[in-house]
Amino acid sequence: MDLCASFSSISNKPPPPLSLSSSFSRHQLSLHPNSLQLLRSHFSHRGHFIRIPPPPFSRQNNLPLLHTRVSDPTQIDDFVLEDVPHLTNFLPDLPSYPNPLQKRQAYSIVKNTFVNPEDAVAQTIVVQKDSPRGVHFRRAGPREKVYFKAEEVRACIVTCGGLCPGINTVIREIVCGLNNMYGVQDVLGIEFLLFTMLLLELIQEGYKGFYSKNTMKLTPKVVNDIHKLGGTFLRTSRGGHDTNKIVDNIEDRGINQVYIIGGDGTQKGASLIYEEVEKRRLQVAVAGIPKTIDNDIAVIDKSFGFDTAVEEAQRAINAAHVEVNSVENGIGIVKLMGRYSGFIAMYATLASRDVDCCLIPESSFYLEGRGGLFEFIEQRLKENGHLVIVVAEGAGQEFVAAEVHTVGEKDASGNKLLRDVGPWLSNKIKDHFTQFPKMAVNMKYIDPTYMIRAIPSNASDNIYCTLLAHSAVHGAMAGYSGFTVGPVNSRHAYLPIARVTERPNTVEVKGRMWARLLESTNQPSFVTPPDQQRVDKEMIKDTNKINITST
Ligand SMILES: Nc1ncnc2c1ncn2[C@@H]1O[C@H](COP(=O)(O)OP(=O)(O)O)[C@@H](O)[C@H]1O
Ligand SMILES: O=P(O)(O)OC[C@H]1O[C@](O)(COP(=O)(O)O)[C@@H](O)[C@@H]1O
Ligand SMILES: [Mg+2]
Repeated sequence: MDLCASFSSISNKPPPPLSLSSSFSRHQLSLHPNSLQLLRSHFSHRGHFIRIPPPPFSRQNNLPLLHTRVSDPTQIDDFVLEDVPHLTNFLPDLPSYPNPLQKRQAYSIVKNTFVNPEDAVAQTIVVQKDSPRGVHFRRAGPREKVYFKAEEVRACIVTCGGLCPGINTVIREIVCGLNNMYGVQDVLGIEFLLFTMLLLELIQEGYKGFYSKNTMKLTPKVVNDIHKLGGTFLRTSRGGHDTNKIVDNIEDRGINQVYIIGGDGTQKGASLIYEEVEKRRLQVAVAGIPKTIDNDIAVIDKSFGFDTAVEEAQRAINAAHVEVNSVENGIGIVKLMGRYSGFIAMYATLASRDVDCCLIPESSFYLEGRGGLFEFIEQRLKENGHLVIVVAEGAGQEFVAAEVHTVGEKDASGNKLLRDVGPWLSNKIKDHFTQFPKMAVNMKYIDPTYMIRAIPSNASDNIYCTLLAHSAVHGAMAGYSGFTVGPVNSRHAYLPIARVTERPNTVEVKGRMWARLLESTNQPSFVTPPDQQRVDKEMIKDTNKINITST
């Protein structure tokens, strides 16, 4: 029985709201003893799952509904399901229908066509015998009941933020997934139905596209080949999010499923759209598909396009290595994307084995003095005659900012604009080694960042994008809304949007992966000795006066 359906099966309605003098933390459910008593008497005869009906999605903290499981009705144990909202939370009389998927020939051979509604995905899978069961998320996948009739669906897809390999695959698979799994079975019928009943509208250019009159019909035929292309077929933009205007537009156009592909900023916007949809009590499923090349989205295993980016970064690193290996005292610098998270740089370095030093935003470094970068470069040149440095775009920003006099510039979405660390670092190294005539260096600087971002996704990302898109489609058809999708410990789940936006995913510099990298490059740890710290601060003060020009 579904966690939510466990109530509807008894009363055909969601349970009446309970007034609880309880306080919720996100991971733990702590209840006032009176409330606990009330809960027990209210639910103990209704099965194993307890659904606490607080405001469905608290406005202050955007926290999801909490469910907890009682193994013994007199004791609430520590199983916590951080659930996503369902349209019946605010539209209790919404009719449901049998999922048409079970009639699909392809799925008829599947042992379990539908996800067991009690399936939950554990966030923590490494546990000890007595450790708490912890936080879980609702498993993604098709449900027995859907809350939309195919002929009543009007879906739209929007892509926002920076590019990333695989966006087109997600678009394609939303269109084809909706169509193939929940739409029509006959090819001609599919075209007929698409134009007359199942309307898939395209909103152009990010959130701003909602305000334009331009829409494009998307059919499986139209999107058939787009996964072979980089970029986004729908175009994208930053800035311009106006929740009320967007929801007005959703209403005006009769859209009832909104698929939003984008990064942390986009998902925050999606959460606001869902809140407004709920306030207006609209039957609109809002589904987020997390996108970012930086892999900086929390909770999910990794973001789509990341694998492709790491693979493509190898080509740049390889080129740098070939170049510097062919000259005397060759120094190759490869800049990779990663605004606040150095995942691409870290994984590309680990995969390549040609990299001597990797610099990321999460781990500060310094140039001069004992244990500094210059000393390391000198050593490696003496040992090997060349070296390759990978630098993530967000690394060393404190130094570049101190020298390049631009204040607090932001992009249209409010993201801080970074200073270009690549040319800055190249110049610094070149300048330093001019002091050693016997060590004239041969600098090769490669910036493949936008080239990497613009390529189509590789095979594994293509499959991953397909699963994300299908999860989103199943979730929306099943009546979930205000959710985002993604794999947690390899199992796809529906995640409360706030969970993926509350903090970025960053490289754990005290973690084993970074230790592996340090071991493989044998680069300095940049743990600054106290006397050196003083020198560094003075250096920054001095370099404030220097005007750096980029190569
Ligand atoms: N806090 C926010 N609330 C609402 N909308 C936001 C927020 N942050 C960003 N957005 C919107 O999301 C879109 C994409 O955001 P951006 O930060 O550029 O990219 P990404 O989603 O890839 O992080 C933009 O249209 C922007 O206006
Ligand atoms: O395309 P722009 O505006 O130059 O943005 C570049 C930024 O976009 C990214 O590629 C991805 O950022 P988002 O995930 O926020 O879209 C960053 O790595 C980079 O700093
Ligand atoms: Mg972002």
